[in-house]
Amino acid sequence: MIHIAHLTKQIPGGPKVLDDISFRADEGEFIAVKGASGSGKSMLLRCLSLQVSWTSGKYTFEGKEIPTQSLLGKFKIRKQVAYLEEKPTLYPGKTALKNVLIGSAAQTTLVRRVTGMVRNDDYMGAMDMLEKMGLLDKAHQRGDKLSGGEKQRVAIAQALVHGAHVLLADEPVSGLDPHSAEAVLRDLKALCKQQGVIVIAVLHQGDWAERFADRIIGLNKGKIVLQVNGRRLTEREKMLL
Ligand SMILES: Nc1ncnc2c1ncn2[C@@H]1O[C@H](COP(=O)(O)OP(=O)(O)OP(=O)(O)O)[C@@H](O)[C@H]1O
Repeated sequence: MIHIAHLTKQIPGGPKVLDDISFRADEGEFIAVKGASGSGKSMLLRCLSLQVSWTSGKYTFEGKEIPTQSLLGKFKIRKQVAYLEEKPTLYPGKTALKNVLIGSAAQTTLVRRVTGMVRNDDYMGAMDMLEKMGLLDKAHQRGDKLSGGEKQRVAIAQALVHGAHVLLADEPVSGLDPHSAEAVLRDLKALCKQQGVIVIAVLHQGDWAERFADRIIGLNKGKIVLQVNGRRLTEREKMLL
C-alpha cells in the first residue's frame, strides 16, 4: 500500500510543481493520472519512484515512511517500485527472455547487467511472466526486433520478475497503435487483479483512463483537482484538467 500525505515539490528558486498531494493506492488498484501538459504528472511519478526528492509531506510505502533524503529508504524500495518509461530501453541485441532475466538498470546490479549472468532457476519465472504478458512466442526474438507494444510488455515482465509490487508508468501507451495500446493496458489491468500489483499510470490522452482505471486522479498546476472512480468523466470534470 502507498500513502501520500501533503506531498509538495518546490523547485528551488522556481515554481511549486506539486502542491499538497494526498492519496492512497491499495493492492490491486489501477490508478490513472490525467492533467494538461505541465500539470505535474511526470514529477509525481518521479517522486514516487524516488528519482527526485520532494520538499515536504509524507510518503509511506507498505506501512513505513520514506524520509525524503534517505538513501537506505531508497535502497529498500528500489526493487519494489518500478518506473516504466514511455519508450522502454531494452538491450537491442539480446532476446526478450534475456532482457527480462537481466532486468532493468534500476533494478539489477551492474555486474549482472554487464555480464548478463543469470541463475538457471530464474528461467522458469521469466518464461512464466512472458507467457502472462502474451509474449511466449517472442521470448527468443531480439529486443530491437520487437514492436513498441511488445517492448513495453517486456519492460513490465522485467520489472515484475525482479520483484516490483508497484508499477509507475509514464504514458505507457502513447505512440502505440490502438490495438497494441489496448493489449498493454489489458495486461496491466490483469496483473493488478491477479497479482495484487499497484499500477499508477499517466494516461492523459484519449479515453484509456476512463476505460481501464479503477480510479482517476486529475492534476492541474500541481494540485489534485479530481479524484473519481474509473468512469467516463463529465464535461465539467474534463474542464478542471
Ligand atoms: N527541474 C525542473 N526545474 C524547473 N521546473 C521544472 C523542473 N522539472 C519540471 N519542472 C516544471 O514542473 C512542471 C511539471 O512538470 P511535469 O514534467 O511533471 O509535467 P507533466 O504534467 O508531466 O507534463 P507533460 O504532459 O508535458 O509531460 C512543469 O511546469 C515543468 O516545467
